[in-house]
Amino acid sequence: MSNAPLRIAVAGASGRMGRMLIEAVMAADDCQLAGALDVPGSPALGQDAAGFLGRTSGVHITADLKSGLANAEVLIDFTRPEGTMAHLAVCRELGVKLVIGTTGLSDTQKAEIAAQAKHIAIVQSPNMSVGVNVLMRLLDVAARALSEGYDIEIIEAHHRHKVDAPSGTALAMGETIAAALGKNLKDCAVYAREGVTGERDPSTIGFATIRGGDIIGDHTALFAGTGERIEISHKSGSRAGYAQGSVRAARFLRDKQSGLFTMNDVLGLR
Ligand SMILES: NC(=O)C1=CN([C@@H]2O[C@H](COP(=O)(O)OP(=O)(O)OC[C@H]3O[C@@H](n4cnc5c(N)ncnc54)[C@H](OP(=O)(O)O)[C@@H]3O)[C@@H](O)[C@H]2O)C=CC1
Ligand SMILES: O=C(O)C1=N[C@H](C(=O)O)C[C@H](O)C1
Repeated sequence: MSNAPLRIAVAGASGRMGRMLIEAVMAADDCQLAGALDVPGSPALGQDAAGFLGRTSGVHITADLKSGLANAEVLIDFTRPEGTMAHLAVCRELGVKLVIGTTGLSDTQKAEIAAQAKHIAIVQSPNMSVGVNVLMRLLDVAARALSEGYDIEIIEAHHRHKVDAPSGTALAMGETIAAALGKNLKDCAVYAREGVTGERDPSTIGFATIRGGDIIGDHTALFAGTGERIEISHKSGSRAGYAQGSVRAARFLRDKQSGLFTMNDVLGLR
């Protein structure tokens, strides 16, 4: 394998995650910032991508996807679904690999990502932190062991700026639990309750969403039985874990030509 630094571009360069990613890429000895994208009209366009760190990277933020990706081997994308889909098309055209952290993707958009992964290598995960991906394994064990007599609820809390709900991680937790129970989440999820709801249907998986302040990301799966309850939680105290996981995912893609991978593949949790 080449010793040359891995050339990474970052989409959503002035966003909360975009900045964390630029800092992580700049701090990694084996990586080089090779591009920085943002939306047309963004006040960040034309600025040095590392300017917010008081540093100079020589990479200027651009809305021109082709020139922004021309020098990149991997794009790390934490933006919005419509942005991710636009980036995906250009990555396919240029043969750039992709790490996708964006949440709120529709089934159609996920299918398109899977289709493009036949041509370029992609890691996609709603949560790039090591801890959350280990938590998914714990949920699988818990759901199998507590399949009778326990009501399952997933509670998530995020900052006031988050635009999608439930979080991608909460949905993935629900999918993991549903699969462990031999169910499809689409058939058993309850996303809201209001008014006279009737008694809880024991076959359902409930979701509760909290939005407020600067909460980075808290997730809990509650298994509520009679006389006891089990809570399996993960709380993020910083976005650094998501950025480190994303850089790890970019390194993982280095020798991959195509395929759709998850953080389980990156972390060797399969
Ligand atoms: N997988 C994971 O581990 C994690 C996933 N996320 C997900 O990452 C995404 C981004 O989160 P966060 O950084 O907090 O959000 P921000 O709103 O802070 O950043 C989003 C960035 O993307 C840009 N953007 C918005 N729309 C488009 C578009 N259509 N095309 C291209 N770029 C666009 C924004 O530009 P502008 O500000 O000018 O609109 C901004 O620079 C969310 O989906 C979030 O859920 C977040 C953390 C961890
Ligand atoms: O928007 C966020 O901030 C986060 N989004 C991801 C999600 O939707 O699961 C991951 C993390 O919880 C932070």
